[in-house]
Amino acid sequence: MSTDENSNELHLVMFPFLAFGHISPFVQLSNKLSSYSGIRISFLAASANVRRIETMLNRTAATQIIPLTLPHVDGLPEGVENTADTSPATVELLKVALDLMQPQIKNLLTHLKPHIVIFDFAQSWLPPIATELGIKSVCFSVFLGIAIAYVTACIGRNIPPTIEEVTNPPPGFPGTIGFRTFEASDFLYIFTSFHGTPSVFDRLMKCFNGCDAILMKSCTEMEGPYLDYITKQVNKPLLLIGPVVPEPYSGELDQTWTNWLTHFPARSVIYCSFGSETFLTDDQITELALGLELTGLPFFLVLNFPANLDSSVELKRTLPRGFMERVKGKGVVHSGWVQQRHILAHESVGCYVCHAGFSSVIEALVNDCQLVMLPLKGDQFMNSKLMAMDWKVGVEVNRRDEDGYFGKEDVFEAVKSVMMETETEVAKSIRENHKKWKGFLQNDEIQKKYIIDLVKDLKTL
Ligand SMILES: O=c1ccn([C@@H]2O[C@H](COP(=O)(O)OP(=O)(O)O[C@H]3O[C@H](CO)[C@@H](O)[C@H](O)[C@H]3O)[C@@H](O)[C@H]2O)c(=O)[nH]1
Repeated sequence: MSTDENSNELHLVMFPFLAFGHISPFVQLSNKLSSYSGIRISFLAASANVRRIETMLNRTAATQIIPLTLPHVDGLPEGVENTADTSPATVELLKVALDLMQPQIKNLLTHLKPHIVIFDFAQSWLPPIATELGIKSVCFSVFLGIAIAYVTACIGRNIPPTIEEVTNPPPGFPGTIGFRTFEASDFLYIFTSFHGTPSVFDRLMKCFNGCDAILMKSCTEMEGPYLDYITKQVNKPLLLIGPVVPEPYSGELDQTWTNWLTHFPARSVIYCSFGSETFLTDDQITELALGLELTGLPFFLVLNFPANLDSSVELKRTLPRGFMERVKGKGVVHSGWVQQRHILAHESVGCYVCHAGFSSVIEALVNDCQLVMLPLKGDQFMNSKLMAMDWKVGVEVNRRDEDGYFGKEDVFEAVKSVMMETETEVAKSIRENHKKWKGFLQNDEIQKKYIIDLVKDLKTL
């Protein structure tokens, strides 16, 4: 591909799926790329998501957000345009709406005439449109390579794997990481079709087959063997952005939380949260809350609920009886958005109990808090394995194989192993490994080199 002869400018269209867990990495990618001169970014966003994206995207003269109109779909409430605003009953309808956007996107691309469109897993219909218009297409994975590697291990199958097949690592898969029964049954979601639309697996395969290159938010240092495995499975160039670390939030942590956290000694508070779109069951909330109480440590627990539920009612309903009175002065429970990066950076915070969302684990590693993982769905299981078993930078809460049940003691034991038994060999090596990865993730030179190479790769696609 050649860029404009006169300007030598590279015009990229960004087109993420309708979820902030996807939009955020696309914004990070845009911000990294737009810091280089000669890159023009047109960021496509459903109208309802534009305002929030405006607060995240670095605006330059060469960056624009283009609002999209989400087509009407029966059952999907007006104005609901991302997964966080849907309910579990309607979330899959977003893919129906997305599929109906094909004429709108074709029209836009025809007018924008970008060199490359960088798109997400759900838009499997995009590569043929791009090819027809003479535009290159790059499928960007917001997931770690280890998670994509496990998906590509299913290439060539005519029927979905059984739970037994998923629990054993496929032949040639790096390491010995396999799924437990409850994780395998969650993994089978990717083979399920909803409302007659293609499954996640079918979409991803079409994206990979049709695109000109696959772009991973990863690098060889982080997970070389898994990236090599993907390259063997899919016959496409694999581009890498390197270790993308979310930029620090601007501004200060809200005074209420600063005042509360400052009450406690350095590195003593457990911050516990599950990202933007992961919800716990009633039993999980009970055991988690009791487990945190059992540690005796101060804690800041964030619990969110699907958008169709009233969170204050849900908190009252799900927290154990008498819990808030017992933990008064030592524990807080909050529902809603918090300034996570500020909280993780606060000196009183010593432990992060989380769902192992990709950005969240990276944010934990660039700070000094210990990582305790309680993955609940999708790629979180693989992220957690990479952190606990490959990088050995944290621990996972022990679970029952068949259904993933964990009790309060399991939460307590996991926290104890990194927060109280700090002199064991395991705890010491976790701290050492954490330090090593923190250094790597904060190394600007490595990051810059990956971005420079990526720009070169995009220009020669
Ligand atoms: O109250 C909150 C909640 C989240 N965040 C930020 O939002 C991002 C969350 O990212 P991540 O941890 O990756 O979680 P989710 O958005 O919850 O994750 C979805 O998307 C990820 C890929 O991007 C996947 O790894 C997860 O499985 C999937 O649930 C992070 O930057 C957080 O700092 C906040 O600042 N405040």
